[in-house]
Parts: sequence; C-alpha cells; structure tokens
Amino acid sequence: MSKPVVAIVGRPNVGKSTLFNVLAGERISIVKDTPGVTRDRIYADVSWLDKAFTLIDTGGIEPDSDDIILSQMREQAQIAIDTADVIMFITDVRQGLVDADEKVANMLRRSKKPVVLVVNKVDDFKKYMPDVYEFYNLGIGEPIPVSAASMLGIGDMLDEVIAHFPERNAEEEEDDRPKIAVIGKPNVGKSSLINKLTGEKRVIVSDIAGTTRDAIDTAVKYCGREYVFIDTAGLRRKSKIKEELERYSIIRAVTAVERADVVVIVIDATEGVTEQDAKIAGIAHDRGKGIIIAVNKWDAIEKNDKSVKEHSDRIRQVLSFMPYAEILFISAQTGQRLNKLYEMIDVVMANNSMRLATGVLNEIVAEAVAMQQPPSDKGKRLKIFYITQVSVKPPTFVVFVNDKKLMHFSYTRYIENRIRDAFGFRGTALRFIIRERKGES
Ligand SMILES: Nc1nc2c(ncn2[C@@H]2O[C@H](COP(=O)(O)OP(=O)(O)OP(=O)(O)O)[C@@H](O)[C@H]2O)c(=O)[nH]1
Ligand SMILES: Nc1nc2c(ncn2[C@@H]2O[C@H](COP(=O)(O)OP(=O)(O)OP(=O)(O)O)[C@@H](O)[C@H]2O)c(=O)[nH]1
Repeated sequence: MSKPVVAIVGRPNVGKSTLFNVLAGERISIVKDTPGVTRDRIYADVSWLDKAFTLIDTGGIEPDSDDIILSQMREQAQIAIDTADVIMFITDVRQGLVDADEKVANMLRRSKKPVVLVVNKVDDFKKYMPDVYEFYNLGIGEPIPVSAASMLGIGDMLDEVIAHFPERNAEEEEDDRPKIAVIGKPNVGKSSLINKLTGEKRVIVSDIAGTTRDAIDTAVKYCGREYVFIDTAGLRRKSKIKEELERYSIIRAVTAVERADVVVIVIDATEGVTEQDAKIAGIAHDRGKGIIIAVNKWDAIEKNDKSVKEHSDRIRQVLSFMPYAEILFISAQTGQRLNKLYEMIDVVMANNSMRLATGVLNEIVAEAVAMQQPPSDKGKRLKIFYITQVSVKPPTFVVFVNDKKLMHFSYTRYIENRIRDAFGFRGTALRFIIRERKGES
C-alpha cells in the first residue's frame, strides 16, 4: 500500500540537484497543477520499471565552511536514516573521496539501512573507472558510476535502488485499521493533538514488521474501534534556521502522508492560514488522501459569532485547490471537539473509498447534461457517452467522450459538483480521467 521512500544524501556540489531533476523528470521544480503551491526541490514521485517510490532530497541550505558542511551532512544523513527505505549516497569522482564522505559513510553503515553508493560525474566510463574503485574504501558497498548530466548509468543505479525495497508485507496490507497522519507547520500543535487523542490509552506500535521507517505509530481505541496515528518522531528536530525547519516539516509530512488513509492538516488559529500551510496541504491533496483541516488553538483566540465563518473563508481562499476538505475548530489543549474529529475521520475515510454503481453514475451525468448543455467548439458539441468508477482512494472516474478537447475543466468541475450534490464525498478529492472513444462522434 505505501510507497517506499528513497532519500538522497551528499556533499554540496556533487550533483544532487542534477540527479534529482533527472529522476523526477519534468514533474519537479515547476509550479504544478495545485494552484498556489510552488513545488520546491524537496520531494518527487518517481517510477522505474513497475516500481513507484517517493524521492526526497534531505539537503538543506548552502554551507560555507568545512565544519558546517560536515554537520549538515550528518543532519541530512540522520533524516535519511529516520525516514527512508533506501538511501542514495552521492559522491563526486572529480573531487574524489573526502573526509566528510568517510564520516557520513560510517554513520550510514551503522544505521544498517540499505545504501546505494553513487559516484557522479563519471562522464567517461573508461577514463574515470580507476578513480571510481577508490570509493570501495568507504566500506558501504559497490560504487555505481553515473553521470547525471549526461544521463549515463542511471538505469543500473535505479535497478540497484529498487532491489533494496522491502517486500510487500502481507500483515501491513491486511491491516484495515484507519491510519491517520497528523501534519502541519512547526509548532501548530501536532504532538499536542496526538498526545491528547491517544491519552493514557497510548500503545506504541513502532515495531510493526515491515515498517523500516522509524515512524512511531500509536494505536488507540475509540468507541470500540482501533485507530492508528502515524507520527514521524525522528524528524521532530529543533533548528534555529527557518528554512530548515520548514524543510523538515515537509519531509515529515511526505513520509507520513504516504502511509495514511486520512490526513489531519493542523493549522494554528492564532496565526491564521499561510502559504506554508498550503504547501503542506498540497502534499495530501496530490496523493488523494482523505483530508480534514483542524484549526487548532481555538481556545487561544478571541471569538465572536463571525469567527468561524471568517476563518473558514480565509482557509477556503488560501487552500482553494481543496474545496472538498472538511474543516473543524479544535483545541488540543482543552480537548474541544476531539470527539467530533474521530467521527469525521470515519466519514472521510468511508468517502475516500466509496464506490458508486455505474448505473446510478450515468443517470446523474445524463441529468446533469440535460440541465446544462455541454460546451461546443466550431459546431462540434461535447458528448459524454459513459462514465464509470475505476478505483477508490481517491474515487477515480473514467469519462468516455467524443472529443477530449471539448471537455473543459469547468465542465468537468460541473459534473464533479453534480456527483458531490448527490453523494457528498466530503473530505476526499475526486479524480476524473477523460478518454476519447474512437469511431463515434
Ligand atoms: N561533469 C559533470 N558535471 C556534473 C554532473 N552532474 C552535475 N554536474 C555539475 O556539478 C555542479 C553541481 O551540481 P548540482 O546538481 O547543483 O549539485 P548539488 O549536489 O545539488 O549541490 P548543492 O545544491 O550545493 O547541494 C553543477 O555545475 C553541475 O552542472 C555530471 O554528471 N558530470
Ligand atoms: N492554547 C493552545 N496552545 C496549544 C494548543 N495545542 C498546542 N499548543 C501549544 O503550541 C506549542 C506547540 O505545540 P506542539 O504540540 O509541540 O507543536 P508541533 O506542531 O508538534 O511542533 P513541532 O514538533 O515543532 O513541529 C506548545 O507550546 C503547545 O503547548 C492548543 O490547542 N491551545
């Protein structure tokens, strides 16, 4: 169910960004389809052969002295050890082996995590191979020569990476308890919320077989049902540097969201919703999870009869790409509305895996089409032949039409809204795949 996480670690200037961009393709470093969310180079979805994984770059900001470089590399390596299934350690054949590489290699070796040792900038295999062998001295396995810039050796490197993925774990897959990730900016109250929700009933289940990440999963019983809260404790780092803290919170969110059914995005009521919240929320949206926005510290602000509406409006505006998300005003400190949160988790999870019968769907679409004529262009009008739901988590529909170009975003949105009017689907994204049916027009 959950995708493996692969983390990139390495000294400045060895070519991490270049490699990252090669692996991520064009899907990275650009403003993606989630409005308002600029994707920076922290994580990307990658697939190789039939394996999909999440790639994260643990690298932080530009260091300017050897001491700082080493301490930052240690920090990166630790994040990788905490979160990744496989670590890619990137070195540079032109610079050769340096002291910092050896120190970090020792750390990685001790962690017992699978490490793939990549030697970059081998633009000419014949010429540089003798230098590549030198990297055996790191004692973390066979060095794999690549050239990120000329895209050489990338396939062999990826073969090696996916060979280390954990076997699909039957126990984990059969586990049908709701899994909930609590994510958000630093200091919004994530830990307080998890602590309050789980209380004394807290049972730590971190040693679930097959979870190689050091996530702390906490199972808690509520009204006879067990819920598992995912926390990535290893990443609760205290840094003074704002960019670094934000980077950790994004990495923490990516790795937790991957395994979750429902994501609780915590926002601080005393600060209001920000672009950083949007960035984090975008991670859950992209992955089609059930979503609840929990406006925390509701106890700490002055309220009047307009407060709920004002906060909701602002959230809807900043997080405009997820109008379907549920919003709840809570206090992790006093416990206000936490019962409601459990109820909402149940509902959102059910909606995220709801299946609609094809007959009913087509009736709704036929009615929708009758009520609002489909768009046309140059005398040709859009025809919707058939709609069917192909998967859940999130609910995904394939719509067969006469001409894809005629199915504008706004008309898809209209169809989506009619389906939502009939079935709700609160708290979950819906996906639409538009297919042309040839031979009919
Ligand atoms: N010759 C050669 N140069 C490369 C290769 N890959 C990257 N470079 C160059 O190495 C330099 C550093 O590359 P980056 O990808 O920015 O390195 P980085 O590790 O992300 O650096 P930081 O962002 O400082 O951590 C750039 O000038 C790249 O063009 C390669 O395969 N061969
Ligand atoms: N008034 C009030 N304060 C809260 C509430 N929830 C958390 N806090 C306070 O907010 C601060 C941050 O809470 P944490 O739970 O550590 O926040 P976090 O999101 O886990 O922080 P990081 O681990 O640093 O990302 C603490 O001082 C909490 O006491 C709340 O509901 N009301």
